[in-house]
Amino acid sequence: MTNIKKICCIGAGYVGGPTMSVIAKKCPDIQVTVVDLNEARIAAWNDEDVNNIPIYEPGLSDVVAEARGRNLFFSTDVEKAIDEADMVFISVNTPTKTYGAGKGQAADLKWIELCARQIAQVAKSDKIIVEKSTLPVRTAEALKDILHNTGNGVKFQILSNPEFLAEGTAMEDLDAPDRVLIGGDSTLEGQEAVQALVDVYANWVPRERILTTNVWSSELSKLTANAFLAQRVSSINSLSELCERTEADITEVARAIGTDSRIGPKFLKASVGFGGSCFQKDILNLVYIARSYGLQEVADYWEQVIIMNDHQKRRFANKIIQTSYNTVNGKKIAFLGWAFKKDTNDTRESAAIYVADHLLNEQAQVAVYDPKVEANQVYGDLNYLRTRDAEENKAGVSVFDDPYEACKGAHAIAVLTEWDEFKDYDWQRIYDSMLKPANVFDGRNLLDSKKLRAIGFNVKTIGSSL
Ligand SMILES: NC(=O)c1ccc[n+]([C@@H]2O[C@H](COP(=O)([O-])OP(=O)(O)OC[C@H]3O[C@@H](n4cnc5c(N)ncnc54)[C@H](O)[C@@H]3O)[C@@H](O)[C@H]2O)c1
Ligand SMILES: O=c1ccn([C@@H]2O[C@H](COP(=O)(O)OP(=O)(O)O[C@H]3O[C@H](CO)[C@@H](O)[C@H](O)[C@H]3O)[C@@H](O)[C@H]2O)c(=O)[nH]1
Repeated sequence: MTNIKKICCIGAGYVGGPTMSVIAKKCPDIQVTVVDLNEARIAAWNDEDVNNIPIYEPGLSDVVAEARGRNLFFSTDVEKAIDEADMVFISVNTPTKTYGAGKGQAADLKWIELCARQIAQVAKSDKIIVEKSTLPVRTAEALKDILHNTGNGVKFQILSNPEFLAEGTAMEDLDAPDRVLIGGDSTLEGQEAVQALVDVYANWVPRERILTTNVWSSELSKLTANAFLAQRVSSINSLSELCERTEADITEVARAIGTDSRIGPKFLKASVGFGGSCFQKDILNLVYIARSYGLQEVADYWEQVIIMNDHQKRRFANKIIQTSYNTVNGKKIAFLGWAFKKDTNDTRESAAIYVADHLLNEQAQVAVYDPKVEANQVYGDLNYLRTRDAEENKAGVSVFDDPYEACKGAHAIAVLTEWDEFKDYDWQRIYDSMLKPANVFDGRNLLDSKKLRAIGFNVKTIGSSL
């Protein structure tokens, strides 16, 4: 049986960094090296001041402080780490393709393939390769093809071990996962590899929570889990629009249906729309895979989750415009929040980006405050859309490090992220500093709207006609 002594993880991002930190913490006998091509990112992981690590995630810096230099290392020397490891996790990005066949839907696997080729080139001893990145079903077949054709006699076993952590709660999720999923081949060697990875997790995860399947089920379960979760958000958001027309209240409806044990209370929070690097990308990928097998109805079914989410973001922006007497031209609209959810500095696919883009098309002046997102990230996100040039984005958007300054002189405030601190602001002070009527568009149903209305605000929430 393989006893894992050294792990290498390729990709020091939102998944590689936290997952490997937790493995290092829980398995002090295993040496874990996280490698990345991005020198700045590795330098930040190695920063003496642990508060400067590149990812904000509650609890992460403590774990890094404990394990770094002991059995957790961050490096740009990819080849050395691969060469020395018994087990190599691939945790690189798999974004939606922006070119060629499958553009806008399929996952771009070029970084995965590069990893496989590099491993094939460097490895001198047998290794277990673990797919940690989210991948289309049957990707392991391509990896096998590359790895098994080196002709140098080195043997590889490929496992699928998708990650289910959610940002903002990554450390809790890793510490006590609902389940760990490991897919491997049914051959003897395949099952030995599965057991080796089970043994790593068994250092802290109860055995009954470690599920083993074949590789394809494991790969597809990851896309399926995200599709189901995102579908719940789109389902509740679709009904939020109906609530706004019928005097039903989406929070009450969610509570009423969530008490049915078959439905359950989680993931029923109506919002300005889901964001994050995973949901949209993974559903588009599922849609693409279904279409590539000729399963039109299956593809159309899941595509609707994305269509509804796009609608929800646009609808929120349109509500701001309509309430502002149908024009936001030259008006200051303050954004509280830019991250795609609270407790993370990640802004990928954040609803805020799309709402801002829509308002900028109407020539609004957008003023952004987010406790964890820097100005260059905000501009970078907007520039990436290529709706207008960087100069125009700069002219239309200002980024503040004080929320009261962001709101001063604004016609309206839009809450885009559910940061807890927004609830505790001095809302009377904000009201006094704004133009009247002072509108608040709460895209997260976060604030105490009764209190705000008593101050004099005009408050619009998601899924209520008030
Ligand atoms: N972000 C999440 O919450 C989350 C959760 C579960 C699964 N996933 C999946 O995990 C994967 C990684 O996501 P992420 O959010 O960590 O991405 P990320 O972009 O934050 O990190 C990926 C890192 O891989 C590095 N990289 C790319 N190619 C490389 C190569 N050939 N050699 C060395 N380094 C290389 C990049 O420089 C980058 O730093 C994706 O497939 C994603 O779908 C993400
Ligand atoms: O009731 C809800 C729940 C979530 N959201 C939004 O949905 C998005 C995604 O939230 P969440 O799923 O909590 O964060 P992610 O980090 O994107 O995590 C998802 O995507 C990861 C990457 O694949 C998976 O590992 C996780 O299991 C899966 O929850 C965010 O914009 C949330 O604000 C809502 O609007 N309403």
